Amino acid sequence: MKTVSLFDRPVEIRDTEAKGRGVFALEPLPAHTCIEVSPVLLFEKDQYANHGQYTILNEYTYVWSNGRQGLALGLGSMFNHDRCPNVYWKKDEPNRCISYFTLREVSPCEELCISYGEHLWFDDGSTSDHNHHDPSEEESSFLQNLLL
Ligand SMILES: C[S@@+](CC[C@H](N)C(=O)[O-])C[C@H]1O[C@@H](n2cnc3c(N)ncnc32)[C@H](O)[C@@H]1O
Repeated sequence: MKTVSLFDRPVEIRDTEAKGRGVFALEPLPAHTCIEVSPVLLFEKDQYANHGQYTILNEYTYVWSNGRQGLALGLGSMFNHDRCPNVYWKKDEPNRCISYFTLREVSPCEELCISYGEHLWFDDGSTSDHNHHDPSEEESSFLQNLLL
């Protein structure tokens, strides 16, 4: 009988030089491929304010509703930041999960990165990466529609 690993997917986690671990493509991924659906562990507002924010969790959590913070389990916490991301994410609050999709076609060995936004708490080590590019018109309009 064939067994299918939970991690049997076209990406893997690798160490990087400047950013710790990251997620890398193992094969070409077309635009808008769903790479991951991460279940989210929620921290209540007070719990996070009193404890979580003073721990390593503060480098990993996503803002959730009602002042809560969510930790993406699985691959979701392994995506590094890039100012020109090739991955976008969508929260599904009712189902307590976050889905991650490629923004454009991704080549094998390319690192899969999301954007953490403007306010970074680390020196951005992504500037020398090869996957920097200006977003195409298609990517820009796709992102624009997501934000509407
Ligand atoms: C959500 S974690 C990403 C996974 C992390 N690299 C690991 O090994 O656990 C966020 C942390 O990764 C590192 N990181 C992410 N993007 C980076 C970047 N562009 N430059 C440098 N460090 C980065 C920072 O230490 C940040 O606090």
